[in-house]
Amino acid sequence: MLTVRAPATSANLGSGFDVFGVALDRPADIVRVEKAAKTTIEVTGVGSQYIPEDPEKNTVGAVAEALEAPAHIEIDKGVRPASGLGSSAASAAAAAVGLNELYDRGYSREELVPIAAKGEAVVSGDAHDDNVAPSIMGGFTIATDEGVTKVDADIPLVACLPDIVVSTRDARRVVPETARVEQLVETVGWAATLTSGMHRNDPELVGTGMNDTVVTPARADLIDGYEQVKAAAHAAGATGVTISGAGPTVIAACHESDQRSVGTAMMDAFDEVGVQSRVYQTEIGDGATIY
Ligand SMILES: Nc1ncnc2c1ncn2[C@@H]1O[C@H](COP(=O)(O)OP(=O)(O)O)[C@@H](O)[C@H]1O
Ligand SMILES: N[C@@H](CCOP(=O)(O)O)C(=O)O
Repeated sequence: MLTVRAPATSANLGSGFDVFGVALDRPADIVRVEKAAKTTIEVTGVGSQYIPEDPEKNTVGAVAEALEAPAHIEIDKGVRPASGLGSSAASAAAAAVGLNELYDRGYSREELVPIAAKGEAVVSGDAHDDNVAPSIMGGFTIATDEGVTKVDADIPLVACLPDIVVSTRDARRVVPETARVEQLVETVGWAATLTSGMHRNDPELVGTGMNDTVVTPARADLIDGYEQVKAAAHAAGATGVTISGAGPTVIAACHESDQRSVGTAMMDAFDEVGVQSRVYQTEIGDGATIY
């Protein structure tokens, strides 16, 4: 039996819809894999009652099939499903890394990204790579059809997870089909600023780049209190605030000295609109680790 820890991730970061992602230092899924004649799945941990154990419906089942690596797979969920923290991706990433090792398939971490993304297609309808890439490779990742570019960045982050469920599949339905050319121009500017900030470990530049006028405004209505939480985080010192992945988690970048006050402000703002939440004071972390 082999054990893998794969971290939660925050995708998009505003300007990088379906492209940017970061591995978070915490929370994480722990996945154990053991060779078997056919794939079976057992799920425990946070939100496990909402996660199917049928290999056709669980992200790890699609990964086992793609790697032709049948196994008994035990998933201990640390990342709540439908959180915007790459919950389905964390399990898929762990399974891809674990089964590749168990069956000695010889794929590189980068080659495992599209394989793990097959799991994402099962739950959200699209094989988007932006969560599985950082969960497998760590750091800040830029995932495109040409492959994955990784930057080992060090930026303090605060992720505030409200007690609301937003499924990625539903949140993808509200994404506008078109954007104006001015929006394209501003998005390129913000994405370039954010990438530059990651290279320089600069929370101000990263925060400035966490901006978007296309996808995020269309999704904000799915999160009660989003605008209030964003304003409160900025007032407490956040350098940038946006929806994490498809939501409902709201993610903020900040200086380390402001992490605690930003977290408290976000939780209080959710509380004021009657929504309970929890805060992860975290940072950009490593990718999946085999024990
Ligand atoms: N291994 C898994 N871990 C988490 N969710 C899973 C898994 N396999 C299937 N799912 C399903 O995926 C959905 C959650 O995925 P998604 O909406 O993308 O949330 P998140 O934003 O947290 O990744 C739920 O319907 C859940 O039942
Ligand atoms: N780019 C995707 C990311 C979904 O992330 P998740 O953590 O909510 O699964 C999207 O925005 O739809």
